[in-house]
Amino acid sequence: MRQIVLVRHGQSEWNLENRFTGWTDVDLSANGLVEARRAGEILRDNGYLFDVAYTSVLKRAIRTLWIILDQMNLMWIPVHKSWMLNERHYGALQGLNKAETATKYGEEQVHLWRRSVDVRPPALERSDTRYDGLDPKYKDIDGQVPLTENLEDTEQRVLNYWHQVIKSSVLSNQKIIISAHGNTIRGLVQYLDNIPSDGITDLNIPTGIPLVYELDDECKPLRHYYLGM
Ligand SMILES: O=C(O)[C@@H](CO)OP(=O)(O)O
Repeated sequence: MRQIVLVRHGQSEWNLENRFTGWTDVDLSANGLVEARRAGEILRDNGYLFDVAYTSVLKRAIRTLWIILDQMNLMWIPVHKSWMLNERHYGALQGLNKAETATKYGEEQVHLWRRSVDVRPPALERSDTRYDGLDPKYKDIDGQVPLTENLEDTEQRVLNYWHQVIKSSVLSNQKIIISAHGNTIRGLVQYLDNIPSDGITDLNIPTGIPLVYELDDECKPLRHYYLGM
């Protein structure tokens, strides 16, 4: 049986402040640090081991992974970081408070921006100080730095990374942990579980709780469960 563990990063400073985050590189909150440590302890105490780790280039996911691997005494394993596992890009909403945005534009519009599959938030201008194109993290993907994304866009790049990189590790029987983000994990879960678009709207991934997928020889899920929920 093949197995992968998905973890959404621990609570971030902007989760705590209820702000649209996307590609903004905020760190974990004090509570997020505790959540990450607890995730590592649960994995360690349940006898999990990993051969390789995958994460985004955003520090909330990277730090969560570091803390988990530290708890498990696995800091030595290879860690691959890719922008393709970054959170969904929230365009011009990044940095805004979610409740204030709902007061301004209405609950329904904000729900569409947050949870619909195909609606993109207003795009960032390239001249905006929040534009990521000049960040050295993204120097190799110049033309692909998004200005906004819907869930489908996010899912597309996550699945490209899954098919190009992660799947071959799964098929070679490596034990894998992926430390990522709410919407990238939603996209991967939608694909793995073959969930229709209208079924993904209400799926929320909790912070810092390991989600285990057991897969068959074709990487189709046999079952999944949270650890320590
Ligand atoms: O702000 C974000 O980047 C994400 C995750 O925190 O929020 P949401 O749950 O609204 O997609």
